[in-house]
Amino acid sequence: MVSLFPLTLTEGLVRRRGRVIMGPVSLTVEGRGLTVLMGPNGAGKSTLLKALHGIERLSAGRLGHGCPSDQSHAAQAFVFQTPVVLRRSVAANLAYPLKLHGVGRAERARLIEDWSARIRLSDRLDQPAARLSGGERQKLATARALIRSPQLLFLDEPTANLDGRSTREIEDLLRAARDGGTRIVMATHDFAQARRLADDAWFMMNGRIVETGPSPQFFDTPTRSETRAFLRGDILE
Ligand SMILES: Nc1ncnc2c1ncn2[C@@H]1O[C@H](COP(=O)(O)OP(=O)(O)OP(=O)(O)O)[C@@H](O)[C@H]1O
Repeated sequence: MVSLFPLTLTEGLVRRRGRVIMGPVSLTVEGRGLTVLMGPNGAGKSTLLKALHGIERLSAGRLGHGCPSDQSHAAQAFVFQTPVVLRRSVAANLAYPLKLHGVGRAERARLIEDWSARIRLSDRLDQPAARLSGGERQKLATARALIRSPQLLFLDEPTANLDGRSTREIEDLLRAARDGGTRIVMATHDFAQARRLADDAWFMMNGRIVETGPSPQFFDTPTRSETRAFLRGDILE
């Protein structure tokens, strides 16, 4: 499969209702690793993730990939903060992206067995996904996004409101995916999680990227006063 990297956002800007809610932002995503996107509420993190994924209309600027856009779309996935589960069984949820991309029946069955075991839902495959708990749904949504081994995965607050065990399970899935070669960009408000997972971090405020850096330097010795204040827990106006 061709590579969708580098993914480049050039002077990307999103304006809604006459207000700039993101940008201008220019950045390049390539290679491997897990990037954590941090910043106060309303900073524009979700908007940036969606812009990078190509589902947020840019008011100005340009999004580019290393391959044609139909292929770049098929090579990436997005897990929303409130996971979307289909009103079907757990198995059908896992099968959905595989069917969509023409994966054959035998391979589908193998992948569903493997991934349902990894998220500890093997014995619930025939149950309606809508009946799962919040943590189980989030795990299902994450597995459904990863089941095709995407080149790039975006996640928006993947463990908000989950308990310690579910959080750990999702973090394990993400680490394994990252180690397997999936490039990950995720927004989180959880500082401890950011430190546990990040290879590098981006800090965003008022729609702009203020600082980027590798972990752990980003967390231990950020260069910008706004980043330091945010990581200290100060309220940023
Ligand atoms: N469709 C829209 N129309 C108008 N304003 C919008 C729209 N979508 C988002 N916004 C505003 O843009 C700003 C950035 O929103 P966004 O959801 O990207 O921030 P965020 O950093 O992800 O926030 P949070 O941490 O609270 O999830 C917010 O002030 C939000 O109210």
